[in-house]
Amino acid sequence: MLQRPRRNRKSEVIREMVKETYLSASNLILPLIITEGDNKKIEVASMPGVYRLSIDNLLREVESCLNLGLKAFDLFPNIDEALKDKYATISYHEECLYLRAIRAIKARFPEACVITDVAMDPYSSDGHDGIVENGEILNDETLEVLGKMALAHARSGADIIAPSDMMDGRVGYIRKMLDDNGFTNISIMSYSAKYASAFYGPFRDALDSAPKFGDKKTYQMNPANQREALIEAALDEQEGADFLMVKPALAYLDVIKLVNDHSNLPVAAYNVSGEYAMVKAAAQKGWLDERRTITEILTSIRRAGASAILTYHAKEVLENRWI
Ligand SMILES: NCC(=O)CCC(=O)O
Ligand SMILES: [Mg+2]
Repeated sequence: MLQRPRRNRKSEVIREMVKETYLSASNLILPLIITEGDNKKIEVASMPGVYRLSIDNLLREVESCLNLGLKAFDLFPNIDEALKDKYATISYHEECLYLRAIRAIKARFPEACVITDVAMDPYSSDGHDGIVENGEILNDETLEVLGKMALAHARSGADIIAPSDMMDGRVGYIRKMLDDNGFTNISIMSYSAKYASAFYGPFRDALDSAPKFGDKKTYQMNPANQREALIEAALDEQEGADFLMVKPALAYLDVIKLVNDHSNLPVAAYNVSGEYAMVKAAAQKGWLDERRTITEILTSIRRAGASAILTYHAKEVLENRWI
C-alpha cells in the first residue's frame, strides 16, 4: 500500500496538523429568551440550562458571555398573552419588552452584536408568522408589519436584523425600509431555508408561541425539499440579504452545504431547540457523552459550510472550555 491514511492519524500532533474544520467563539451566536419582570430566571422545562430572563438578568448573562469571548446574541421574547393581537401591534410599540431589551444591551455593552428576530409569531394572537384571514396567512399585508418591526429594531440599536417568518419578498421589503430610513449599515441575516420542522417544539414552549390553529406548512419549507432551498437563497441574495440561514441544522447538513456551494454569502445555521433537547435528555440519562456529542455536532455544522452557528450550547462550550 502506497497510501495509508492512518499515518496522518498516528499522533495528536499530526491529527491537529491535518485538521480541516475549526470551531471558535467567533462562529457562535447565542439565542436568548427575554421575559417581563425583575430578577426573573425561569428554566425552560424541555431545554435544561436555557432560561427566560428578565432584562436585568439578560444584562448579567450578556456580560458573562462577553467575558468568555462570546459576542453575538439573538434575542427572542416571551410576550404576555394579553398583549398579543392579530397584527402583532405591540412588536413595534416604543415600550415593547423586546425593544427595551435591545436598547438596554446596546447602552451597556455597545460592543455586543445584537441580532434581532423579525417575525409576528411571538406577538400574534394567532401564533402565526403572518396576518391571518379566513384561516389563510396573508403574505403582502404581513410585509408591512415586518417592515415596521425591523425599523423599530434598527431604531433601538440592532446590529443585524434576522427575519424568520418565511414570507416571500420580505428581505427586499425590509432592506428598502431600512435604507429609506438611513439604516443602510444594518445587516440582514435571512432565514432563507426554514423548514416546517418538529424540532422547534421546545422553543415554542419557551415562548408560548405555538400556532393557535393549523401548522406552518404554507410558509415554512417541506423537509423533503432541497432544490427549493436554492430558490429561496437566490431570492434573498437578490433582495439584499447579507447572510443566508438554514434552519434546523443537524437534519439539514446537506442543505447547508448546498446553499454554501451556490452562494458567496456567508451561511448561518440554526442548531434549534429540539436538537438541543435531544442531546440534553440523552446526556442526563448517561446515554451520550455530552462534551463529545456537542462538539461533534457543532463541528459537523461548520464542516457542512456554516460560518455562523446559532446554538443554545454557545455559552456552555466556552465555559467548560470544550472548544
Ligand atoms: N425563529 C426562531 C425559532 O423559531 C427558534 C426555533 C428553535 O430553536 O427551535
Ligand atoms: Mg423566502
